Amino acid sequence: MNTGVTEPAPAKVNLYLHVTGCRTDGYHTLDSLVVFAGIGDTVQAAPAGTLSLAITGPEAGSLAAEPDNLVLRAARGLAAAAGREAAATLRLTKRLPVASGIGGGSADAAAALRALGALWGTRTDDATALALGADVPACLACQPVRMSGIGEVLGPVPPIPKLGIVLANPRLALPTPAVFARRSGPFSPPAALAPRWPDLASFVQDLGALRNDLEAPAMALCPPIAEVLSALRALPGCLLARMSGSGATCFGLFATPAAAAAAARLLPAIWWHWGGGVFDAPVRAPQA
Ligand SMILES: C[C@@](CO)(OP(=O)(O)O)[C@H](O)COP(=O)(O)OP(=O)(O)OC[C@H]1O[C@@H](n2ccc(N)nc2=O)[C@H](O)[C@@H]1O
Ligand SMILES: Nc1ncnc2c1ncn2[C@@H]1O[C@H](COP(=O)(O)OP(=O)(O)O)[C@@H](O)[C@H]1O
Repeated sequence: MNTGVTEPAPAKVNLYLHVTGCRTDGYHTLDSLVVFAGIGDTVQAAPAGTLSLAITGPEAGSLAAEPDNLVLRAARGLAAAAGREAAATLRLTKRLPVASGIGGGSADAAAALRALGALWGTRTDDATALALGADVPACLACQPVRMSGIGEVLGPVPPIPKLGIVLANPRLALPTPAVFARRSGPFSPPAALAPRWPDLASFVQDLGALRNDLEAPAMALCPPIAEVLSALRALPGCLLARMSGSGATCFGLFATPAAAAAAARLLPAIWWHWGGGVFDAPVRAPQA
């Protein structure tokens, strides 16, 4: 019996995010260093005669298995590109808060593309991935990347020193379009990154000179982000704290995954939070 294919959908973290311009279609060009955390959703795909989606997990209540769920959109997009029927039983285990700047929906879509690619023997082309969201190409790669364009240009990054990450969200959903719409002022140049980081201190120093250009507009829409950042900065061993993506999730960097896990336990229980290491498990190639 074919029990299907399971793929991880780890949280995306934008360690810095510069908004470098705006295209005529309203999409913004970005420069961002993206890594993935050791926490995420899971997508499972099994053979079936029709397309269906069931959602479970601690954050399942924030999402309905509606036709516009990114997992179903990914299945339909991949099937259309391959000229085949979109038929599979999909299961999504939702652990990441929805609309929170850590790309949960994009990671789910990417995991569905990888899982269904393996199940159906089809290949995800770049246009199919990007049509699902600007973050989907990076989530499909699922490894540290430097993101530019609107998210579709992925470049290599030097090895990232071992570190720990804490993620914290005040449990307030923040829609990405509203944050971009609120942004104003001059655009930023792309970051000048070191060709390599000999240790975590030099990495953190480089990041410290950069920023997330969406932090101010996000904070204007969601003032508790300032509280989350202060709480992260006050945690023992926190080396740097910043917002990820369009928020409201913020991250703190720590010397080790164990230090991050211990620090996360000190955050208010009413916030969604997690501490650990970067995602380092293998994922399937998006090509079957
Ligand atoms: C900001 C980022 C940074 O990684 O992350 P999140 O906050 O979503 O996690 C991403 O660029 C988000 O990617 P994603 O969430 O896939 O965005 P999309 O669905 O394609 O776009 C949602 C809306 O955000 C705005 N948008 C998005 C991406 C981009 N490069 N420029 C934009 O202006 C547009 O208004 C667009 O209509
Ligand atoms: N599987 C999914 N997981 C999360 N959000 C989804 C999913 N499918 C559709 N969405 C919708 O996509 C939007 C963005 O969600 P998400 O990717 O979690 O945001 P962000 O990229 O800011 O973390 C939300 O409004 C949500 O309703």
